[in-house]
Amino acid sequence: MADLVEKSKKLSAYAAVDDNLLSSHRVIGIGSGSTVVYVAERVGQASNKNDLVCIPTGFQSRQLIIDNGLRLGSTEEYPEIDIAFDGADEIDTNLGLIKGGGACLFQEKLVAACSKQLVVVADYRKDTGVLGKGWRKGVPIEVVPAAYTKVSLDLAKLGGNPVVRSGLPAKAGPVVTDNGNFIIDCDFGEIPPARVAELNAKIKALVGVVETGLFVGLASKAYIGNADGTITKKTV
Ligand SMILES: O=C[C@H](O)[C@H](O)[C@H](O)COP(=O)(O)O
Repeated sequence: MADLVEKSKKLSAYAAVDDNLLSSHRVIGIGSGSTVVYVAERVGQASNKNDLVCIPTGFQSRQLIIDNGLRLGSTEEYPEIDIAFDGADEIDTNLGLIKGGGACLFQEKLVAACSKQLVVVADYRKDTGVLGKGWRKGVPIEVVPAAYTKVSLDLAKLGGNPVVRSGLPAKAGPVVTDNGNFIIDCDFGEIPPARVAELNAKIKALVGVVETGLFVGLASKAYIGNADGTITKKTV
């Protein structure tokens, strides 16, 4: 099972890069997570790798770029990105996403918002069609530390079940993001694809919320690696 999942991650990542990385591209967003490891590996094998500048979505992503011999850039220097590749925790029928399982959602959304296109890479477990169906840990929400109690109360009023993400066993106390903030995982049950934008807007409007792990209208394509070795390609 673990081997099948790993193979499908690599399959999706390699296919996404092979199909979408063009010789005209110069600025590439490299996302976070275990699937994107294979994206960075494949971009590092590209014949035009020395022409590329890669923009990371966090500390892990930055290391992937360096380890694969790619040139590192930032959104401050390159606010216009040709294409970004990133993973997802769950994907719905509109290519709405839950992201942030690894606490990297803010910089991921920043890079996605700077990019002309966002290509999602994922194994078959993520493609459930409805957010909150397979990913039962809740929607990751990055909050300013001083506001976590207030935002938790607000989220409960919105019908969610908020839990501040613990750093245990590696760290006593909450997880601290690459931006020095906390993560609240908030379970809203299944979120119908047509309701994702509305819920995202309500969470985003709460004072103390930096960003949500609901990605709406950002992904243009998804590459799903299947257990049988095939790839499902989705577009909106
Ligand atoms: O914060 C983490 C990111 O949103 C990841 O892209 C997401 O959790 C998917 O990661 P993986 O490819 O390891 O399932």
